[in-house]
Amino acid sequence: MLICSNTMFEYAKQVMNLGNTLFELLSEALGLDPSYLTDIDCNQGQILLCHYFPPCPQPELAIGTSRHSDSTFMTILLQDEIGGLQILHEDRWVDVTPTPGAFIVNIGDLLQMISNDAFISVEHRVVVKNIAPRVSIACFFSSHFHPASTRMYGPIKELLSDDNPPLYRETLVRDYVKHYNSIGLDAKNAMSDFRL
Ligand SMILES: O=C(O)CCC(=O)C(=O)O
Ligand SMILES: [Fe+2]
Repeated sequence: MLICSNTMFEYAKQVMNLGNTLFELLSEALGLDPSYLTDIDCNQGQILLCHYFPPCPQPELAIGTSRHSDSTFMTILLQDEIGGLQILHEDRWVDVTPTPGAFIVNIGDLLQMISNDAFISVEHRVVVKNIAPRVSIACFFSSHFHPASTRMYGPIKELLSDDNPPLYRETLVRDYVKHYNSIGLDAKNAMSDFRL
């Protein structure tokens, strides 16, 4: 148990390092200072969620994780070789084929909102398999477990112009996540209720 928890802490640390680098690159991609997204605390919350999907004798009758986009700023996901993750692309479900040693990085809803749709939060789901159990580890970057976080998030002012007006109203992370959780997975997209 202790060995496992040490491994998890080390994993969390390494994924945080990777997340910080990605936030720098994403800031630059938006034309902002490299430290912009970490300066506004997009990395100030890390949740590791380990998923276990048992093999399913009738996969066509079940779903592993229903259709959703993540409520986070960003998610770094590690899936094993069994596969099952799919993303919605042009109204079709596309398999994300496992690549050994590779992470999957999802833009989350909060990053879509603050980037004013420059980045899009991908919808995804997990289908079950009958061959073997599947394990995945999701690392969510979101500060909703920081009850003291009073920062309001809305489209980044530096990105806005007459041609690019704000598409979302400002929100606290915890208010967005509360709304997201209240409507549940497989429902309409929670972001639409924050659109101006
Ligand atoms: O298990 C996976 O591959 C994805 C899980 C997921 O979408 C999530 O935890 O938000
Ligand atoms: Fe997800």
